[in-house]
Amino acid sequence: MEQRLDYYTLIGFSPETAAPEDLDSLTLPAQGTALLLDFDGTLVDIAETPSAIKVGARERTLLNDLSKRHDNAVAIVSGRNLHEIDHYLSGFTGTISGGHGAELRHDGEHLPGIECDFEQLEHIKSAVMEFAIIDPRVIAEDKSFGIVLHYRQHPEIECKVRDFLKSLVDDDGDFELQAAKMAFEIKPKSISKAMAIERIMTFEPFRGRTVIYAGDDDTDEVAFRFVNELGGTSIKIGEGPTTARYRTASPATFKTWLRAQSRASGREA
Ligand SMILES: O=P(O)(O)OC[C@H]1O[C@H](O[C@H]2O[C@H](CO)[C@@H](O)[C@H](O)[C@H]2O)[C@H](O)[C@@H](O)[C@@H]1O
Repeated sequence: MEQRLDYYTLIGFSPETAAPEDLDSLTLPAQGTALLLDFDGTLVDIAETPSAIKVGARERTLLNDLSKRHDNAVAIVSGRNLHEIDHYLSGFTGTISGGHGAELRHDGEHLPGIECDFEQLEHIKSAVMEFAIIDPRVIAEDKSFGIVLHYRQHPEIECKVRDFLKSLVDDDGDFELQAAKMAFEIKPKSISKAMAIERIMTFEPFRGRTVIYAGDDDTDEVAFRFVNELGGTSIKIGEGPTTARYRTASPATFKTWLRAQSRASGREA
């Protein structure tokens, strides 16, 4: 029991948090709302490797239709590099935050990335790349503002990967360890998806709207808490403890719900 509470505390879940309601009970108004969406595990299914995801024309069409429905107040908030999201969602011209808030494209313009200790980051990256050569059971993902080790193919090495990455960051430095789905990442402490949302919501046409945020991972919990505090709507995709107010089973059920909202309002998505 104590171990469960420790885990919940770690991801920011409090036992007093109400269980999320079924997403099908929620109606999404187009007027006055901004739709901010995570990518992996929310818009697309989780795949065996980062590059094995399937993104089709249907996802791109859905996003463009949603943008029309919400008067362009639609954004992607991803842990991936911005240029990757841009590649997978080519044709989507809306706002994209990449690298957990480190990068931002808005109104067709790439805004300057965050400041961090790039020298230290390069040291960390070299050590991580060396680890991935010595132990090829992991997949290293080099990011503009961090680095990930994926262990999906070998779950048995989770502790080894975590302990190694943990040894590269310290309490006083600029970087920290973040757990994701079958992966650990080193990222700047100064960024989070909550920060990304806060920044996006200062821009037109997002400003003044009620934020709706959907995500699937522990890295989205900080965003759910922030959105809840703002009085917005948080949606968890998939299983697991969460502070989100609503839940749906999978990216497929989430996209079905999004399309149904558009049909109900007469604006197809
Ligand atoms: O914030 P997101 O858009 O959800 O991105 C989170 C991470 O997604 C990717 O990793 C995850 O998805 C992979 C493909 O489905 C999967 O193989 C991996 O196990 C997951 O952790 C991406 O590679 C990361 O950079 C993102 O931070």
